[in-house]
Amino acid sequence: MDTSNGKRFNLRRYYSLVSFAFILLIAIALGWISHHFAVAELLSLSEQKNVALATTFRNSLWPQFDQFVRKSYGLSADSLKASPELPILRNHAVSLMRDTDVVKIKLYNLDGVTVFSTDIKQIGQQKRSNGGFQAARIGHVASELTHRDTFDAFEHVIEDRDLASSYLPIQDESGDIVAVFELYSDITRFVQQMEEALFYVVGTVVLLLAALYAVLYAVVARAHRIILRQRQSLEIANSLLDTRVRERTTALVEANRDLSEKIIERRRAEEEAKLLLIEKDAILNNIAEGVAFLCSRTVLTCNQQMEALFGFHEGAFIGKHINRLFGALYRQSGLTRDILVELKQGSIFRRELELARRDGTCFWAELTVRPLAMDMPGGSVWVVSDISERKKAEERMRLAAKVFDNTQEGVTITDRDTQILAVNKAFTEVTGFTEEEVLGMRPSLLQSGRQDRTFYDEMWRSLDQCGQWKGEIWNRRKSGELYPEWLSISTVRNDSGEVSHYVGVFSDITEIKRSQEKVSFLAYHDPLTQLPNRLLFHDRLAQAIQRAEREETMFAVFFIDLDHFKNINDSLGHHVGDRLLKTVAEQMSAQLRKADTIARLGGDEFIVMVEEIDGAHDAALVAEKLTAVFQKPIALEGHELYVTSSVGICLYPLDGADPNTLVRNADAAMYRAKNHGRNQFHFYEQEMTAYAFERLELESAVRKALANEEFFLCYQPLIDLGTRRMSGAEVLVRWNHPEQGVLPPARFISLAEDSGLIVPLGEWVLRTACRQLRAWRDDGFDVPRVAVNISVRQLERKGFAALVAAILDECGLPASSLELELTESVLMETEEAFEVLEELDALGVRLSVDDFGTGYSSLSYLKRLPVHTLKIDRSFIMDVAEHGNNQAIVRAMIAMAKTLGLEAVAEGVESAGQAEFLTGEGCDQAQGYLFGKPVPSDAFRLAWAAAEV
Ligand SMILES: Nc1nc2c(ncn2[C@@H]2O[C@H](COP(=O)(O)O[C@H]3[C@@H](O)[C@H](n4cnc5c(=O)[nH]c(N)nc54)O[C@@H]3COP(=O)(O)O)[C@@H](O)[C@H]2O)c(=O)[nH]1
Repeated sequence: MDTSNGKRFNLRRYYSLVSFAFILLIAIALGWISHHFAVAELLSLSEQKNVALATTFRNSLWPQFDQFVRKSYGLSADSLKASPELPILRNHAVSLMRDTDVVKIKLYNLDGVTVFSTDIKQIGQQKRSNGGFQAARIGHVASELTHRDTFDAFEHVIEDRDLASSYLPIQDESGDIVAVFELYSDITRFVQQMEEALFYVVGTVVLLLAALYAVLYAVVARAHRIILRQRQSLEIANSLLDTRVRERTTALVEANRDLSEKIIERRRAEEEAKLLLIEKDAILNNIAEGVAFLCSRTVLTCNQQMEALFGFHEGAFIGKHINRLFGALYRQSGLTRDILVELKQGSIFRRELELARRDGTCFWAELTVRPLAMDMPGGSVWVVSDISERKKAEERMRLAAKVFDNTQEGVTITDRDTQILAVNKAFTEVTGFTEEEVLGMRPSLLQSGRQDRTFYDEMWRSLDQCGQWKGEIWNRRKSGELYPEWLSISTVRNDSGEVSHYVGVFSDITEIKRSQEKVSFLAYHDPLTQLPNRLLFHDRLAQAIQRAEREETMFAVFFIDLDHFKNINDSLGHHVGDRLLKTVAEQMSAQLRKADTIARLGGDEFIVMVEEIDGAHDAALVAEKLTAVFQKPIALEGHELYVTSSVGICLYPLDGADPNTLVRNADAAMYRAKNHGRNQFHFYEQEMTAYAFERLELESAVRKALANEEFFLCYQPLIDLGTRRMSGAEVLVRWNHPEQGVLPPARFISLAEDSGLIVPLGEWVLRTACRQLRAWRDDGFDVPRVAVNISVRQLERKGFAALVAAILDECGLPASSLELELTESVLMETEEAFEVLEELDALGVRLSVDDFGTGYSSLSYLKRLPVHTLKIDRSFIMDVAEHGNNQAIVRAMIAMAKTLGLEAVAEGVESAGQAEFLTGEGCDQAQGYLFGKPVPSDAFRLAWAAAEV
């Protein structure tokens, strides 16, 4: 018998286990129940018996004990034990107990004191809390069974026998309880009898159950055997059935297979026949070529491709004459004849030719005509292949080959093992190797040795991973010469993705490299002198700082500016200026060590860095060497040029710790050298920076002042020395500084010029002066003209003449009302200014040369300028009255002005003597404190309006 989990069910074992467990349980239960009821019964019987005994003993003993108990109250245990009545009472009690089961008698007074006990030790013991005593005290009878070896709850001792004890109340005549009587009987024998009886009962039951178990076991064992037999028969029957079913199934499958094979065989035969037909059609219709079978020039059959090739629909050729098929073909002269000749000879005709489609378009085809003499006399197979694509590919190949041969880049084709398969002409031109010399070799024959292993490893890694590599590489020509090339290598893979070839395309970049070097040289060098430029100088300066910091050394920076270089440019032309710069650069370089750096910053500015000097003294020696270059005249293009230079020196680390500071401070020192009269060198001092900052602050203040209208104009009269009348007014700007009060132009004009602020300031002066003149004139105060100082910066501005014209127009003034004063140096500085002066002259504006005598203007130069007035500088006028040295100079200046047709104006006339001398010498006009100081417009008007102008 199988269970659901496959294990065989054993009925016998199952029964024996289960029934044994049940019988055991029943036996235990029966034992417990019988024992329980037996004990209860025993207790009840013992109690009844003991109570009866106790009652008898109490009734017999009480009359003797009555007085004894009543007296017991308040007595101690010892007093009680020592009581004289006690032995008598005890004898009486013991005599009563004799031949009975009573083993002890006790008597308690109502306080719970054991007044009497046959066991003398217990007399005097306190039993008030005893349960039996308490029950009897209130009139109940209480009993207890104490088994052997158990604890006596009443007596609180472990008994060595089975005892029954009972407490009985003792009442007096009136029924009041006066004492408690207790009696103990030995029930050991009785208990033994009970237990024996119980043992027999339980034993009998167990035996009966065992017998029952055995009988049932026999029945179950028999049933088990029957089941086993039946199961075996069933299994045999099952196995027989299975074998039969298997045999039948096998026979069926085989029969089926035979049938299927026959069916498949038949179908295959049919399919094959069909397939042969389809295959034939498929082959014919799916090959790229057009195929036609002809007999006696008639198409028996042809594939779709043949018709499609010529642009006909399916079936269009069948049964048609060859003319229909190859109408175009027949147009080829002599072709038909050629085909027939070949066919007659039993040969195959094959030719590539251009055929025409139905719509007239042409395509390239290969025509093959094969006779079928054996199988079909007069028959032939015509095969037409469209080879247009192949022709195009051939054309492309031809072109590629042409490109390959004619391309400017060298091309190397190698196999997968990097053996050279082909190179082009450019390869030979660049490397010097012919194709024959390199075929089968490896490109490594060009290796220069300049690239290391890592370079080539990286190249191969890129080729393997990305399929290409590009980069610059140095190779060696056949001549041994090294050259740089830009190489691009590509991996060529076949259809299976395996590398089949490598193609390297390269160009010789020697020339590009040279140009790059040139460009990079130009980026860091001055093209004129070939000296390092500012960028490179700053770079070297930064490196020098690092070195000096590391080695704790000192170095010097020299800022060199040529004095009046502009004059040479303007007067002798830029080409002379350039040559001078080159010569000076070479001569200065010659004075320096190789380790020193000389750079041109631009214009006529040079900068030199001399490392590892011991201090200012060393630097001064170098500066002397540099300035010594300029001591001798420089001969250029027939001129002997005397050039001087101003040199500013600063020292690292004393005067600056970074390139910008060092250059700036050397520049500041150079300016100091210039301000001190040029042609000298000057060391940097701390105050120069302070001065530079001051100038910066001032510059921003000037900017604000312009916006806040803090500037105002003063006017100083110009006097006609002949008539002593006011002939005009020079306009002089002042700055009403909010904190420092009124500031003279010397404090801010040069700064405004440097910063470019002079342009808006100058325009404001010009416009305000013209407006003032307009206002005066409108007011009846006819000032002949105003003379306005103009800075070179204004003149350089495009459209200055137009601006002047616009302002004059705006104010409605004729141009002759305005005189523009330009310093001699301004006029000398700008060649461009010349054109502007011409424009101003054309406008009709008067021009005067201010501070005449302080510059270097030559007579010839002045003659070219469209000026009208020469203003002799104040420094010459100062001592003319005292017959000083300047008398002759002033006389000559006045004479020169006359010669040039110009008016002469003397500046700074402070005394009548000066005025007299000037008048005597024919000077036209004068200006100075003698006639009037510069004053604001109102004061000027007040002073001169009343005078006869
Ligand atoms: N581009 C501009 N430059 C201007 C402008 N305003 C003035 N300036 C230039 O500032 C120079 C100084 O001018 P200033 O301090 O006003 O001095 C002038 C006179 O006050 C002074 N002067 C005149 N007479 C005497 C004299 O008898 N004694 C004496 N010690 N000084 C005298 O000379 C200055 C005028 O000289 P000049 O211009 O050469 O005629 C000034 O020279 C201008 O260059 C301006 O708006 N734009």
